[in-house]
Amino acid sequence: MNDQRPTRQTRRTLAQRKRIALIAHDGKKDELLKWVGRWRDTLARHELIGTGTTARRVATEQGLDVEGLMSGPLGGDQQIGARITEQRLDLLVFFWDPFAPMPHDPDVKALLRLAALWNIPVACNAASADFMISSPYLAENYSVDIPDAGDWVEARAHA
Ligand SMILES: O=C(CO)COP(=O)(O)O
Repeated sequence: MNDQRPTRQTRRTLAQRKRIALIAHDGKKDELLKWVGRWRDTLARHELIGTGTTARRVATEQGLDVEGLMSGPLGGDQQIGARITEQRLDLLVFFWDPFAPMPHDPDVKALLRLAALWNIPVACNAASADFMISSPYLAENYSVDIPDAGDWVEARAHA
């Protein structure tokens, strides 16, 4: 097993206005829409993005501004993952469906891996999303530890 992992951490700050991704699989979309409806006013104070279909439904059914990326099965999960890697995303609300295997399961797994790696708060269901969105940290600057990418490359370049 390759046990190589980042040895040095650095910090980044999640600003007061958070960039929040909203994603739901088809079997969980109604649940997410209901959750968004309950937190509509709070969510409106932040920057929202989502995978194509989810973003469209949140925008039309809840009247919120949401940047829509590609639909999940067409690469949207990977786009969200790229935002995380580029430190352009702060929170992930992803109601993935525990009952439905997806053709793009590898993309889903990749997205969750990057969220874990880059220390992004993730909510996978309504209860965890309630806790996350009602946290006092939501409206504050909040610092997180992240891997030191410069150190990682430096160490590997000289290995
Ligand atoms: O498949 C998804 C996440 O894996 C979500 O994609 P849509 O929002 O386009 O349905």
